[in-house]
Amino acid sequence: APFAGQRTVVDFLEKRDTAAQPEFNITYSSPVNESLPRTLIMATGGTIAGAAASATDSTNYRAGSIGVEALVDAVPVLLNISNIDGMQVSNVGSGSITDDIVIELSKLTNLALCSENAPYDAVVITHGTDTLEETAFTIDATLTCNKTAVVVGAMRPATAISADGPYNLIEAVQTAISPSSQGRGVLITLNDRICQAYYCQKTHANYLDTFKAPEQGFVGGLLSTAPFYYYPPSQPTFKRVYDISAVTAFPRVDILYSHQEAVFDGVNVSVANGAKGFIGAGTGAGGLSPWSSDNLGYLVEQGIPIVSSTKINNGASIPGASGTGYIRSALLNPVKSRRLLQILLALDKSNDEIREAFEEPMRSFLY
Ligand SMILES: NC(=O)C[C@H](N)C(=O)O
Repeated sequence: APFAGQRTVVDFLEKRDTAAQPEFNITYSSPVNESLPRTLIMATGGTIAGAAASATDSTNYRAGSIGVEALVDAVPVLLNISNIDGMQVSNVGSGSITDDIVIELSKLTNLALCSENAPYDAVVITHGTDTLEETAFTIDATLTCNKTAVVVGAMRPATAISADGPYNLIEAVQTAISPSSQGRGVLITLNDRICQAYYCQKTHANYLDTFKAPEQGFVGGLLSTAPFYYYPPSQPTFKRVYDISAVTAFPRVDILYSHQEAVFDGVNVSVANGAKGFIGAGTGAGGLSPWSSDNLGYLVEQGIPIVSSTKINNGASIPGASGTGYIRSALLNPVKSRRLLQILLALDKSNDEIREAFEEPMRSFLY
């Protein structure tokens, strides 16, 4: 039964045979307990692995200071609920997460969960919160089976009084291994709430209750670390899944933040430096300023896809509403639109296919 006593740190030293899984660079392995599920924790850094000089400091700290072993060591009770393998994929603040890291996380998650003889039942990724929704969205859009990956972070560094990381980590593992989580896509758990990666976003720069899907809501919650769901499993209506197992890099896509008199002549530098598409963080329902059309119109004519989303981060840039040639993002906010456009470009989709991928799921409801 969960929490029926804790193993000691000495147990941690008894390593599992990981030679059978060369793709996974496991640096931490709990003793094998055949009766428990197998969870792979991939640590990338962030505040959950952050350290400050003082126990009350939650603003001035170094993200990505402690390793995956220390993260698990902080919650030895984890070993009562799952076998745990730990892998350090990176140890950085999430503003420094690269396309390469995200692609690696997607591939490893698929290998861990969806391959033949998949070695794991569940995946948990620890991540800085600032760009967590970008990584979670990308894995959600590329995970090819129904098993569960959870992305988790923290708002207080590991050194803080009432650090939220250890509790968030138990809740993430509990959520990832729960059969009731399957078939819901990639999940984000923080602060006792469960949210689907497709809709979930960071909504506050500082406070603990930051991850929300303000319009679509939470799909579940956690009580005493046990996950429960409000509804049976379902997937976001507009979500599609892409196989990126053959993709080795994402093309550059930049985001343009619109406002009064926004001109965007910097796009020329972006294109010269290799940008293959743009996302508009538009005003309201996806509007890009009229002053922008000189600079963006000719890019559209050259076949460079421009997807208009909304800087409001909620609501739709509505398919079919545009006479400008811009593709509409439907419900995807700018950073998620950026990841989807990168995936589609990496898969060599045509502009018609890109428009269809963004617009058609919602258009089919509207017209
Ligand atoms: N709460 C956090 O994790 C914020 C941190 N700056 C990061 O994203 O890495």
